[in-house]
Amino acid sequence: MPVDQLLDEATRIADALLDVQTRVNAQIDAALTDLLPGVQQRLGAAPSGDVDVSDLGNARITGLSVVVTPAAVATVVPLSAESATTTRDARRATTAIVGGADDRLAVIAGPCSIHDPAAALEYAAFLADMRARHGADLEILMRTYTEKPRTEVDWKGFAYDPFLDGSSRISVGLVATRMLMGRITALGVPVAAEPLNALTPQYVDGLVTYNGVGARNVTDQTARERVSGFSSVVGFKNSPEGSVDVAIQAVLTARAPHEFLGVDHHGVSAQLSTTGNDTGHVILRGAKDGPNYSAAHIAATKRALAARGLPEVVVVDASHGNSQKDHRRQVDVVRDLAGQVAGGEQAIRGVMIESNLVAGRQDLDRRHPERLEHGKSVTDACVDLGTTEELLAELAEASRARRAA
Ligand SMILES: O=C[C@H](O)[C@H](O)COP(=O)(O)O
Ligand SMILES: C=C(OP(=O)(O)O)C(=O)O
Repeated sequence: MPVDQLLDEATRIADALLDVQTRVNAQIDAALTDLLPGVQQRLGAAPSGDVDVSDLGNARITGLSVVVTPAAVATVVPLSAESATTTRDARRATTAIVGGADDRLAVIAGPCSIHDPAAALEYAAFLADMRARHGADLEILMRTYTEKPRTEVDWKGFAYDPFLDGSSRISVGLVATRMLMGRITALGVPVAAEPLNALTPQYVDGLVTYNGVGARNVTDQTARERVSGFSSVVGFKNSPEGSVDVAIQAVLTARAPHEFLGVDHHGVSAQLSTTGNDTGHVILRGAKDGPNYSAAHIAATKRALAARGLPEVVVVDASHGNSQKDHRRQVDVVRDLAGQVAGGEQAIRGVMIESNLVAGRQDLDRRHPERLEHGKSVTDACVDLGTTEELLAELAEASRARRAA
């Protein structure tokens, strides 16, 4: 596989920024070496270095290397006017859909994971057409997931291992992710992502319209705190075991303001203070033991939300537990949801579909990433473009029917 042009450019940018950051870090070290002994003396603290503690720290760390900072990446890969307009408009529209002021349906469609920028851009061009066709009824966003939460040890996504070969050039992955999201939004297609790591969201500032906190992270206090300050719309999946309660608890937690520890855009430790995010809602993704998209499940979720004083709003993921990871079953799920929407169900505000250029999935052999089939998922199986086109048409029709009713 020839190295993708975008990855080539991302590598050049990352290398140049790493050089700058190495020099900045040396200056910080020098300043601290200069200033701290005086402080130590004033405070009467024992001089460091007297006791050998080298065996007590970093016992299992085999590498600690500099990475590019969000501020540096944003300077070299700035947001274009087109991208800013796409994100601004789509955040406004998706917020209005979740809040009930816009009667269209949000659809978050796209690959389970991004692994090939060229294929991702091909997919984005398809969605740009679909947005033009269905704009009156649907607000379509592209799943641009570059971080993957894994059940066990596996490839963790494009942001962490962009060359798919275990070289794990995280700085390149972060730059490439920002460049890719920039190109997708420049086509007029808004981006949806999963904010898996505490630091990654800052690298894509201004580019993400919708963040879905995944099933494996929904109980994580630090994830809930972070999204309480996100500028994007945020959803929380039910747990892999099927608990919707933990997603409701996450919505309540993220709606509140928080004080917590994070980093600023230079990567320096900072205390963050947030307003709380009132776009928070539950995403029903089914469970290992079965789906939770039926009318009965939606009704139960509405009751549970109302009992906690929350608006009756859900997004439904047609994949994962709801399809039992069989991509063909996404068709049945979407058809059922379209029926519920057409029948007047107001709580369903969005649908998530895992879709790619080619149907199904393939295993990634990191010794031979060049053997991958173009446009086919390397994580969960996806439906293809033709099926996606049909499903979007059915959802658009359902959205029209609900409006007419
Ligand atoms: O969405 C993708 C997967 O379901 C999720 O990342 C878990 O993947 P795994 O069980 O294949 O590790
Ligand atoms: C990992 C995902 O889903 P879930 O958290 O529902 O397993 C996903 O949507 O990519």
